[in-house]
Amino acid sequence: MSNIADKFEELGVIPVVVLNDSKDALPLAKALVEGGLPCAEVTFRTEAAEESIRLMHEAYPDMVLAAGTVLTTEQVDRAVAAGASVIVSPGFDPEVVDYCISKNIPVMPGIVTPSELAQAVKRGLTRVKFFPATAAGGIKMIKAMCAAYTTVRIMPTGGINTSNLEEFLSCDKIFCCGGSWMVKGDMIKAGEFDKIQKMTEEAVALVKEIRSK
Ligand SMILES: O=C[C@H](O)COP(=O)(O)O
Ligand SMILES: CC(=O)C(=O)O
Repeated sequence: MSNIADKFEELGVIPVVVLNDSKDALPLAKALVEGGLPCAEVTFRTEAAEESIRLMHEAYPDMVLAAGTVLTTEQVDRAVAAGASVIVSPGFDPEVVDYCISKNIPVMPGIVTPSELAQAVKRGLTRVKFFPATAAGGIKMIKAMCAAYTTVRIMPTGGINTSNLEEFLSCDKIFCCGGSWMVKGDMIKAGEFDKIQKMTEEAVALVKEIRSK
């Protein structure tokens, strides 16, 4: 897990993707890799997720691929077989988390309350997602919760974009942020992969600027 968490921290931003058609997987991966973010959270919100992860992993084996919106243990198995190296979920499902732990599969479950965070800490997890980040209290909530749970670091996701990235990334409790602003569905649908690459480059530059302060 620490390799993946370190890589996510180095990159700062993890694009959260919904792919409706696996034909978009390779142009998307190319745009992300060439834009400077060799990573993605491909959400199991669509049937295309598994095949998309497989195609991306085969073409770009160094890309760090998370499977997102993983809601069942069966999806865990499919995601890992396709090439995902970490399992992410919007909420804390003990069955999915315990399954991943029992199989030594890195997992970053979503939490939003101290009670859920306590469940993660009890299982020895040191990295969790905070979702939906801005709707659930944003940076104030993260700081307040992490004051009590000092062993975990957070990947906020939901409502993050270029206008509020700095307030999240400036907090040392946060190791990276998830966001979809550079991989929006309308751009993917329109085949605007140049635009995606440009927005990815801008995200990378913004992370660098924030971290240089
Ligand atoms: O459900 C949404 C994804 O987790 C990412 O959130 P976002 O579109 O607000 O960046
Ligand atoms: C939002 C999120 O974390 C997920 O769908 O996995």
